[in-house]
Amino acid sequence: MLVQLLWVALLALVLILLGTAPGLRRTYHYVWWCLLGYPVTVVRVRLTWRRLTTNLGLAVATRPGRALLGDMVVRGDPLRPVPPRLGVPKLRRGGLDVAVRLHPGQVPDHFLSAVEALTHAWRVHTVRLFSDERGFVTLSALAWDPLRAPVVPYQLKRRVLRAVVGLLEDGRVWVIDFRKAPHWLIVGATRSGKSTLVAALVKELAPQRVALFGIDLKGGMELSLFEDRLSALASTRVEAARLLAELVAETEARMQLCRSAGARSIWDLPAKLRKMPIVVIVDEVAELYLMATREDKAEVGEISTNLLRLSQLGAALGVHLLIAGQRVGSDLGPGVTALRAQLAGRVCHRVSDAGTAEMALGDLNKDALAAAQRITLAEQGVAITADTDGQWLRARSIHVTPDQARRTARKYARLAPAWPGLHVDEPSEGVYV
Ligand SMILES: Nc1ncnc2c1ncn2[C@@H]1O[C@H](COP(=O)(O)OP(=O)(O)OP(=O)(O)O)[C@@H](O)[C@H]1O
Repeated sequence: MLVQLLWVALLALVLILLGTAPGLRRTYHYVWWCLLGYPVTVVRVRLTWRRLTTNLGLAVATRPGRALLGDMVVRGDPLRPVPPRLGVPKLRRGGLDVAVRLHPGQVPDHFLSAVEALTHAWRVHTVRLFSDERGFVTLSALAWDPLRAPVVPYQLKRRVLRAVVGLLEDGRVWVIDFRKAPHWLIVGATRSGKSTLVAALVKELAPQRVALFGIDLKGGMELSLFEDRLSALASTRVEAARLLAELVAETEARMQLCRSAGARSIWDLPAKLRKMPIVVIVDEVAELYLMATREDKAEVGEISTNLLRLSQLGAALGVHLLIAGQRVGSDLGPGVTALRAQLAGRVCHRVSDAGTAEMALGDLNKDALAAAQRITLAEQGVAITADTDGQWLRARSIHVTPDQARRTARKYARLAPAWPGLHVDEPSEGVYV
């Protein structure tokens, strides 16, 4: 009787799951994946493995292709080739990872051409191949496109100057980490998603013990949203020139301090001398380089030199640049090209001119450049992100509305240090690690 009841309960559970599956999949896709998608895909992976690997030529015969029949040598294909050994598929956020042991003579490249077939057979969005251990490959499947509507998992551990701004196409979080790449270039045509990305970044940096500065020559229209959290906002070229000169002076003072304390960076300074990291956000950088009159030329020259100095000296001294623009071509002058070389982190949204994409990615990776040029009008917020180690990926920022950004900036306004004088005593609140 008890066994029958258990069977009925199990059947009811399965029916409920199947009944609610379409709704779950639409609204709570991570829950759907854990409860239904993952187990069903595991069964599919197991059931199709032998046939797939045989059809794709990845299963190999353990018996020789020749045998002796009486006094004759007979050649042929052995009947049951052995598929490469499949490990236990491990659940991951929105996908699964499974390790495969290679047969002797096989290399990861043999599996590369099979990835497309695996994607179809397992009915997943993508399958990627990694090989971290000799003799093994890992097949990593993603159930759906993580860039469709990025939801960033809750982060327990936060680090200063590190901002989770979206998701990467392989399902990992997209991090803009100024400690890893000290300066960033973000380009994109109008309505491509630049401001949304900057808003996502400021939302993450706002609770941290970081001084934020803004330079926005479009009358401060974009960055004034975060004005409560900014230590200073320059909205004209004269203000920008003054602010940059002051920041260069601050950087030089830090350099002096590090030298006298025998430290190689502000992070090596003793806590009582520690200086607060600075992030300078420049929106629409082309405006800084435009020249109409002779006087402009001197001002542009000074701005260009100071930006370059900050980019060259700032990394170890906790002064970081985030340069954003619609059009950032070499036609803006040699200062821009020299500055670009110092901006290790790159983000390229959809762009309307080839020169800007070339400026953002051309010197890093030609495939990344081609991928950026394929981003369509409908893919707002999608970008190619790359750094100088040549790695690049498609990514999409979290959709942070101007209102959300304004509210966050207001909430953490008390963390905006007065300028000048960014010395930090003991941090009392905010992330400062
Ligand atoms: N990550 C995203 N997810 C969903 N929608 C997005 C995303 N990023 C941007 N969008 C949409 O695209 C619109 C334009 O984005 P945004 O204002 O960031 O573009 P922009 O490149 O800064 O444009 P402009 O240079 O004209 O200011 C936003 O209003 C939003 O609706």
